[in-house]
Amino acid sequence: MKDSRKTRSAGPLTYRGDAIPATTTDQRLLESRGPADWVHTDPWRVLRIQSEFVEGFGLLSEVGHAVSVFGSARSKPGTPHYELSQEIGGKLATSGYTVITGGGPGLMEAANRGAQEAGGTSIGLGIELPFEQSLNDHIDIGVTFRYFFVRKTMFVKYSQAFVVLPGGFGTMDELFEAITLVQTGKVTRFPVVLVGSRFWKGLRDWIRDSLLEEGTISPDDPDLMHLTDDADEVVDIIRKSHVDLARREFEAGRVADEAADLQAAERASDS
Ligand SMILES: CC(C)=CCNc1ncnc2c1ncn2[C@@H]1O[C@H](COP(=O)(O)O)[C@@H](O)[C@H]1O
Repeated sequence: MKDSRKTRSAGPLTYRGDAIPATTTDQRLLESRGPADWVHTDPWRVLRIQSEFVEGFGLLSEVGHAVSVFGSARSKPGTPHYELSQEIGGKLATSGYTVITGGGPGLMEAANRGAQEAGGTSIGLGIELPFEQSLNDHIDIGVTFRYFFVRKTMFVKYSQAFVVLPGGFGTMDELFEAITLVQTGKVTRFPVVLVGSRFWKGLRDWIRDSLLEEGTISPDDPDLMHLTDDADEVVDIIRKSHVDLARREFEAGRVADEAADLQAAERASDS
């Protein structure tokens, strides 16, 4: 027999008769104001972290081939490293790569500027810092993260390569994060290119003379990093590795997208 009591649907739920709540879900959401200390608890932070991933993946997943460029936040326009970073940004852009940086000043700004001036796509993944700072003026698409580790995932997930110019602790952090991921096989697809042989010489020597000598890294590990002073060579190294990767994927039978990828990479390499 048909139930003649009053009925209320609330999403997938159905209430009848005395079970119908006094208020609707919307009413309770919009009208309730309780203690607010839960916004400073870890479960709430987890949701915020999740939303940063959603925002980042949503923004970057359709970007196409991209290269992340890292380097000092403190280098000034007109200095040799600034100009080199700008040139690299420009050459990457004309080779079809989107340029991603940390969105800040210095060598990040230089790479974004080079990419933008060359008509490419320039992306800045900024980070909330304790002092006032906005994204640099040469960014087409920008997002500012609260959490360093979420932002780092974006650099790795959406880049074809890492280019690392001279910098301080932030740059070293990014370099060693990338190298560790490559060394441990967590990422297999990208080269790490150090730019500035005078700057990096001490670190390269120390890696060979101390780490290798002490046996804390494997004999092949120093070769995980390429070293150059030349913007064209940066692009060449990245293209070659891109072609190699596409070929490996193709040979492994992952055909559909990779076939197009291989053709695109080979075209870029020939141009
Ligand atoms: C003037 C000043 C210190 C601004 C700091 N503003 C920043 N904005 C965005 N990313 C940053 C900033 N500082 C450090 N980073 C991150 O760390 C690297 C540079 O740090 P550093 O200057 O090498 O150690 C960059 O590649 C970037 O991803």
